[in-house]
Amino acid sequence: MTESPAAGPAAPLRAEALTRVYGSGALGSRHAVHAVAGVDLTLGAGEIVALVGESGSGKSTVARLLAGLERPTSGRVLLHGAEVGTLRGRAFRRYTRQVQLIFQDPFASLNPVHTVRYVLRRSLAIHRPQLRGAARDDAVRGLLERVRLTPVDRFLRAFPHELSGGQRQRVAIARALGAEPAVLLADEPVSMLDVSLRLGVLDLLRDLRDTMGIAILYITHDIASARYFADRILVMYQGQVVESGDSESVTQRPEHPYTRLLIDSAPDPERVVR
Ligand SMILES: Nc1ncnc2c1ncn2[C@@H]1O[C@H](COP(=O)(O)OP(=O)(O)OP(=O)(O)O)[C@@H](O)[C@H]1O
Repeated sequence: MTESPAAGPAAPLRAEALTRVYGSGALGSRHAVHAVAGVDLTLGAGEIVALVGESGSGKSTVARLLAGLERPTSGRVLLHGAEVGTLRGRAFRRYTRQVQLIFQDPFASLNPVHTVRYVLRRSLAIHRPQLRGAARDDAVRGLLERVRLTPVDRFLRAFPHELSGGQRQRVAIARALGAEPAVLLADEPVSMLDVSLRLGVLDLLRDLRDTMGIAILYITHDIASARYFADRILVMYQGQVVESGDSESVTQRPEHPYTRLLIDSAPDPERVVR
C-alpha cells in the first residue's frame, strides 16, 4: 500500500519502496526472509507517526534502515530530499546525528559504570564538540531540564541503577537530544516500563515535538497507545504497510482485517463499538 505523503517536500524523513531481505540467496531464494518489503513512509516536520505491528512484522528493521545502521536491499531513504545511501564520511555522520534512535530497553542502553553527567557530557562531546568546559556543563543541565529530570544536581550524580526505568529512558532521550536531532526513532520506548510511567514518557516525547518540532516515529505493538500518541498510524504486517491514515480513522474505522485484529487484542475503553 502506498502511503499518501501528508507532509510534502518539507518532510524531513522519507522512505521509498524500502526493502530488506535477510538470508542466503537474498531476493528470490526460498531461504530469504523478506523482513521489510516495499515500505513507503513519510515523516513530516513535527509529526508523530506510529508504526504498529506484531512481533516479527518488520518494525525494528525499518527503524534500523532509517537510522542508517543497515543498508536496504532496495529502495531508498531521504533526509530533507538527500538520499542517505549516497552520503559518505561527514555527510553520513551528520545524517546519523539528525536521526536518533531510542531503544526499548533503558536498562541495557546505559552503561552501569557511568553517571548521568558522564553520559550526557559524552553525547555533547561527540555531537557538539564546540561546547567545552562550563558551556558543556550548562548544556548538560539544559538536557536534564528538557526531559524533566529535576532537581538537576541530584540526577547529574546518579548512576543508572539508582534510577527507575522511566528515569533511565529520560536519560536515553536526553542523550539523543544532545545530537540536536530532527527525527527521533522510538522503538517500543515504553513497553518495558511500568504501566504507571508510560504516559509520562509519551507526554515528554510529545512535548519535545511541540516545543522543538522534532518528528517522531513511534514503533509499537500497542495500537491503543498509538491512537493516544500519534497523528498518523501505519500498520505493518509481514514486512508490508497494510493500512495507513490518521490515528482516529485507522482505529475507529479499520479497513484491513489485521488492523481489526490488533484493535480487538488491545481493548481501548474509548473505542466506539460499531
Ligand atoms: N539480522 C537478521 N537476520 C535474519 N533475519 C532477521 C534479522 N533481523 C530481523 N530478521 C527477521 O526479519 C523479520 C522482521 O523482524 P523485526 O525485528 O524487524 O520485526 P519487529 O516487528 O520489530 O519485531 P519485534 O517487535 O519482535 O522486534 C523477522 O522474521 C525476523 O526474524
